[in-house]
Amino acid sequence: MISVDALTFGYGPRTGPVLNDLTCKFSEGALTTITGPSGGGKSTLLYLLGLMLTPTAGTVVLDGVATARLPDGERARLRATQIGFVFQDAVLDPARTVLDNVMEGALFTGTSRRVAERRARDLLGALGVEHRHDHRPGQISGGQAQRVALCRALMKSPTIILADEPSGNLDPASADVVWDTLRERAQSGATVIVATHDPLRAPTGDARVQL
Ligand SMILES: Nc1ncnc2c1ncn2[C@@H]1O[C@H](COP(=O)(O)OP(=O)(O)OP(=O)(O)O)[C@@H](O)[C@H]1O
Repeated sequence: MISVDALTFGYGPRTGPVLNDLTCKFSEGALTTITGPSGGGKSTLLYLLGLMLTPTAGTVVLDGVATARLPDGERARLRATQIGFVFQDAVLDPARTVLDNVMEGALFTGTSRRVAERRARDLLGALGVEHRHDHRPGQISGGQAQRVALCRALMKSPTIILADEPSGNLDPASADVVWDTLRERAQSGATVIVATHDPLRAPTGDARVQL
């Protein structure tokens, strides 16, 4: 469970707060969408939930732990072990192949190459991009890069999945695969939070936070 209590955040003194006194909850085993206008703070809220930003006021509470006062090292540990983040523009390492991009985190934390590669190929296959495994990010489409970024985030079986417009560049069939994958993770117990503009995706009975 993640809860947000009286959360306020601004990027600096010259601009007003992007989020102002926001209180909401994100349940385990559920997919919650964050909707709202462009510039309304959806990505900013995901960065706060992902412990990449610190609130100006209020708190993000992860499983009962108020995160703002945790030491940086502990916040980094939580990010590395529990949180899978899918950025809006994928953010893949341009020098590495698709397969290496997906495997990198697992290798870094000591998983054997054989195990990491099998898992990465399974994920790439499930998301329909396995045939691009030996290409560099510059050689694949934006929609393929989004799916590779989702595979990378899912490699560590995170308990919290934060996805920023994960189907923004995708055709309807590929978007369905991405949303089905995220829903399956929620059904398996993860806390899945997705920022989306897509009105067809948001009102499906999922929990929803409207900014
Ligand atoms: N690094 C930054 N420095 C200053 N202002 C920023 C920064 N990042 C975002 N903003 C501003 O914060 C506000 C919220 O941006 P954010 O990206 O969170 O909105 P969003 O709802 O995700 O938008 P979109 O739907 O267009 O992706 C916007 O006004 C944006 O210009």
